[in-house]
Amino acid sequence: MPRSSNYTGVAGHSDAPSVQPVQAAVLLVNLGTPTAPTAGAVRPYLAEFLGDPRVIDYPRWLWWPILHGVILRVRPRRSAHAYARIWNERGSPLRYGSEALAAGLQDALDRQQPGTLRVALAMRYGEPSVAHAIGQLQREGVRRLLVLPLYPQYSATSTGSVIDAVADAFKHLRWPPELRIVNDYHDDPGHIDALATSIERWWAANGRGEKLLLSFHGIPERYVRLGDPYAEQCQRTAQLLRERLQLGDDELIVSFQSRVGRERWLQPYTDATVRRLAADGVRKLDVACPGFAVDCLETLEEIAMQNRDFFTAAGGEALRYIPALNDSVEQVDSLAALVRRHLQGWPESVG
Ligand SMILES: C=CC1=C(C)c2cc3[nH]c(cc4nc(cc5[nH]c(cc1n2)c(C)c5CCC(=O)O)C(CCC(=O)O)=C4C)c(C)c3C=C
Ligand SMILES: [Fe+2]
Ligand SMILES: [Fe+2]
Repeated sequence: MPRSSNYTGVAGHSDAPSVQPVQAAVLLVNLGTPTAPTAGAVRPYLAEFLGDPRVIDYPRWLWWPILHGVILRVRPRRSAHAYARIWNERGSPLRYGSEALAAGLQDALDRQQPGTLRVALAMRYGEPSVAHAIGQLQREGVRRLLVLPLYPQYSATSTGSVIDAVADAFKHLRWPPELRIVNDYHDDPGHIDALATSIERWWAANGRGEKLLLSFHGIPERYVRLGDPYAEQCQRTAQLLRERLQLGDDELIVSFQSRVGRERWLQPYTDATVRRLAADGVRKLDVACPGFAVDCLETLEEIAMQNRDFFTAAGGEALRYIPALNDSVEQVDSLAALVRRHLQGWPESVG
C-alpha cells in the first residue's frame, strides 16, 4: 500500500462514493537547522528562531534593534563555524537524523497496520515548515492529525512554539483536520526504558565512566518562575533514569547547557559542571543529553567537542558523549507505542 494512498483501514466500509476518505497522520516536528554551515545560511535561520517571542520574550521594540543591529551581525559567523565542525556529506545531523527517525517510525507503524497512518516531518524554523507540511497532508486527504514535537520535556520555548505554528497553519485552512498534540513524554515508561537501554548498551560496548552527567538544553530561569514546567520535567526524567539505571545521587548529575545572553539560565551550567568534576578528580565522565531526540549542534559540537575540551583542560582524561536515541530501534518502538496510545479513540485510523 503506497504511503500517500487514502486507504482507510476499514476495508468493506468505503464503497459509498460520497464517504470522505479518512486518513490519519503523525507530524513529527523538530527545531530546524540551517541549510548550509555558512554565515549566509545561518543568518535567516537565527533571525526566525531568535525572532520568535516564545524563545525570547522581550518586547519587540526593545529586542528587534538588538537582534537585527547586533546579534545577527555577529552570531551567524560564530555559529556557522560551529556547524562546520559537525556538517558531513549527509548535511546537518539534526536534519538527516530527524528524517531517519521519521522513516523508521513510518516503517514500524506500517508493520503493525499497513497503510493506515502517514508519518511526516516538519521543522519549526526553516523548511519544511509546519504550515507546508500540514498543507501537504491536507492535500493528501488527511483528516486526523497527531502532532508529536520531538521534545520529551515541555517548554513554552520549544513545544509551545510548535503549538503556535500549528495554530497559525490552521488559521489558513477552511476545513482543518481533527487535531491532537503530544505535550511531552518526559516520564513515558517506554521512553525512559529506551534511554536506559541505549545507555546500558553503550556501557556494555565502551565500559563505564565514573559518573554519568545528564545535560539538558537550558532556558532562562525567569521562564520557569513564570510557570514553564520544563525544569521540573527534566529533573523527573533524570530521577526516573537514575532509578532505572540504579545509580546513586552522586553518580548521576544533572546540568543545563547552551546558555545564550546575559540572563540567568537554569543551573548548574554544563560547562561549569564538567570543569568542577574534573577539578574534583573525575577522570572518565560519561555525558548523555536526554532532552534531544536526535543528535545536533548542541550535542555533537557543544558537548562532544567544546565540553570535552573544557573537561580535559581542567585535568579530566576523557569526556565520552553517549549518542542520542536517533533512529535506534529503542526510540522508534517507544515512539510508535506512544503514537498508538495517543491515537486511541480514532478507530478508523489505528484502533
Ligand atoms: C536564546 C534562546 C534559546 C532558547 C530559550 C532555546 C531553547 C531550546 N532549544 C532547544 C533545542 C535546540 N536548540 C538548538 C540550537 C540553538 N538554540 C539557541 C537558542 C535558544 N534555545 C540558538 C541560538 C541555537 C542555534 C545555534 C547557536 O547559534 O548557538 C538546537 C540545535 C539546532 C541544530 O541545527 O543542530 C536544538 C535541537 C530546546 C529543546 C530548547 C528548550 C527546551
Ligand atoms: Fe536552543
Ligand atoms: Fe549551543
